[in-house]
Amino acid sequence: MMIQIAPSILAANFAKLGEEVKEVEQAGAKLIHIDVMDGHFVPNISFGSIVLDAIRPLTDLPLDVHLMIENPDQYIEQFAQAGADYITVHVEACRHLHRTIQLIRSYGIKAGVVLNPHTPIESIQHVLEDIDMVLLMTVNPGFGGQKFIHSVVPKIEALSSLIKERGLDIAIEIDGGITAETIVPCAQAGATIFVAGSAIYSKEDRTAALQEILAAGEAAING
Ligand SMILES: O=C(CO)[C@H](O)[C@H](O)COP(=O)(O)O
Ligand SMILES: [Fe+2]
Repeated sequence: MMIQIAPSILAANFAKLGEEVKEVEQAGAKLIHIDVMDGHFVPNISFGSIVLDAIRPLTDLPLDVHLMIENPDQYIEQFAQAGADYITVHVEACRHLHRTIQLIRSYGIKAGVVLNPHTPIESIQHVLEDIDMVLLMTVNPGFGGQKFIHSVVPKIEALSSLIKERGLDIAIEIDGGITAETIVPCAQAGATIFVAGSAIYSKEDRTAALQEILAAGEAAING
């Protein structure tokens, strides 16, 4: 099994975003995580698809778009055209989740669903056959730099068992408060993709920060 780190540009310096993306790519990032917030689904506003337009030509890494917005269906085409490789939508924001997943896949993009810390995995058991990724939030969405919520760890374990039981090929991604310490129980519980915003971009040496988190995750599963 392989651990993949997805730096979140939410914590990057927007005045030099291109360099910030290239730096983490060279440091060993496997995806670029893009946090889209609308000020309605979450109490914060970040940015829209024009940021993908700007960074898409600069990197070959998959762009992992985390939509924290109401009415995601209305914006999926825009993000698809801007070059998203993964689009994840919150189950709490989707009235017709299956339809939204089909819409994402109709553009040839990988589809994922996101669960807030309090949302049970039962809410997605009937769409598991239709998705490529589940993103479990380990903070309440809306802000970078928050504290990891440990009580989500048993949910990662339960989801990992469910995916195995059903013989599915679905990646588990974890988002919020990931550090070289908090990645350990999550990797042991079966997650393989880890978003890290402030733990990478707040450090002067991004390569060292990313490699430290990655090494901790790999050691957690390989011993
Ligand atoms: O979705 C998010 C917040 O809603 C971010 O991806 C997440 O918070 C990453 O930031 P950090 O690693 O600093 O917690
Ligand atoms: Fe995110």
